[in-house]
Amino acid sequence: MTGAAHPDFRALARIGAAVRERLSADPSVRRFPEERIELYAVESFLGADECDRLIGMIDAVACPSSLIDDKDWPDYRTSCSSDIDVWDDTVRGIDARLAALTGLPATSGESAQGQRYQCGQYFQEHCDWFDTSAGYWPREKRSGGQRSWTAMIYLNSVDEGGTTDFTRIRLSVPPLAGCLLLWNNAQADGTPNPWSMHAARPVVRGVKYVVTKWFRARAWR
Ligand SMILES: O=C(O)CCC(=O)C(=O)O
Ligand SMILES: [Fe+2]
Repeated sequence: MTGAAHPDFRALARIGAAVRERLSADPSVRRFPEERIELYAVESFLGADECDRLIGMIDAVACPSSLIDDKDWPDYRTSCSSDIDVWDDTVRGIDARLAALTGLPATSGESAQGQRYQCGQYFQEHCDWFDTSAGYWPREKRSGGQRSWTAMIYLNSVDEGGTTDFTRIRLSVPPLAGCLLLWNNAQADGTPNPWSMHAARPVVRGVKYVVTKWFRARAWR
């Protein structure tokens, strides 16, 4: 294995080990019983007031989601998304709590992104790590490199549909208000984890709101 094939793999292996150790010592964190991906949940990570506030912020700024490569995939992600105000007190509080929970430096986190899925909206199967052979990679390489962990918080519970499905391991997670999902996009050796493939299934009844934050191997800028 070479660094050229898997940029940032040494850093990602180191980050993975540090976060794993920290999460395994934290009684508020539950690991899903699955060897192929490190996937964790923290219930009640956000309180109802914080969720309501974030939902209001997303409604105020939501616009159709962009994909990094959206020209070729017009129907890949039909939700509405937005970078939410990074200076907002609630958002800063979440950033600080995520850093304290995971030990990941706040500087490695991309700006939190809010997403709203209305009835019928979805995000098809994908992995959050970057394809380092894609045209966008040189830009992402400069701006913090490969993604390490994903933190995603459900802001509401959905009447029907809207599950986050890890398709290759056949694990389906229903939205639960205030619950944080955390997963490592890399394997223990720091290479991308193909088992991290996931999709947001269509909302059947209700509306779904989430906040997602992706962390990088290096400082994000
Ligand atoms: O909304 C979800 O359940 C998944 C969202 C997601 O995969 C992403 O934003 O990368
Ligand atoms: Fe994703």
